[in-house]
Amino acid sequence: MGATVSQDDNDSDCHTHQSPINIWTKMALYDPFLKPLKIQYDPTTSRKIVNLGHCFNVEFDDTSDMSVLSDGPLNSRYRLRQFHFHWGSSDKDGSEHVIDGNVYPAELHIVYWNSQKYESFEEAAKHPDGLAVIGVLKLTNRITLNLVSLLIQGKEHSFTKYNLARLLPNDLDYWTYHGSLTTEPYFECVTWIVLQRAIPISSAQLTRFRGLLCTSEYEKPVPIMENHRPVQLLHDRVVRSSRL
Ligand SMILES: NS(=O)(=O)c1cccc(F)c1
Ligand SMILES: [Zn+2]
Repeated sequence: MGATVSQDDNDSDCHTHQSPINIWTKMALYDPFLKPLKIQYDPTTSRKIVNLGHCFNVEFDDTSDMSVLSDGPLNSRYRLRQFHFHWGSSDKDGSEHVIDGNVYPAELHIVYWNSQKYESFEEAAKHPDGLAVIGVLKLTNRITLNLVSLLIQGKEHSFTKYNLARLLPNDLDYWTYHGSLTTEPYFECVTWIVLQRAIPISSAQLTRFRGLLCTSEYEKPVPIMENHRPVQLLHDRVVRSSRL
C-alpha cells in the first residue's frame, strides 16, 4: 500500500530554507540589534586558486583562526575557507541573489565556517549555524589575470598574499537570512550576508570567467558558461537589514 502524500507532507517539506532568493528590499526588516560585520583578515592565509570544473576557488589555510568573520548577525567566530564566483552566459545574468528583481552579472561568495562550535568545515556544513557566506558583486584584475593558468578542470595555481579587502566595498551594510549552499548538496547550513553595495564588474573580466574550461586537457574543450542557481522560494523566512 503506497503512502498517500498529503498537503501536510508538503508543508513538512524539509527543504524550505534554500538559496539563493530574490531580496525584496522594501520587505526586509530593519533590525537595530544587528551589529556591523567584523572582518579580520591575514593575507598570509591565501594558498591557491583552483579550477573545480564548475567554478574556481581561491582557497585559504583554515587550520587556525587567522582570517575570521564575527559580529554582524553571527553569534560565533567563523573562519575563512575559500571564495569563489558565480557568473552567467551573458552579462545579463550571472548573480545568484536577485535584488528587487534585478540580476547582476556575477556574484562573489566568501565562505566561512563556525570554528568556535565545530571541528571542521565538513562538520560545520551539517549544522544550521555551520557556515556564513558573504555575497558581493566585485572583481579585481589580479584574479582574472590568474585565470589563464587555470584553463582546464583540476588545474591549480599558487595564489599567496592576496588581500581580501580588495574584494569588499567600504560600505558593509547587509541583508541577512538563513539559507543553503547554492550547489550540491544544498545543505541548509548558511547564514547568508548579502552586501547592499553592488560593485561594478567589467565585461572583460566576465569574458575571462567564461573562458575557463570544465573539461580536462584530453577532452573537447567545454567552457564554464554559467554556474548560477535560480532563485528559491522564501517560505516562512524574513530577510533582515542592517540599515534602515
Ligand atoms: N555557492 S555557496 O553556497 O557559497 C557554496 C556551495 C558549496 C560549498 C560552499 F562552501 C559554498
Ligand atoms: Zn557560491
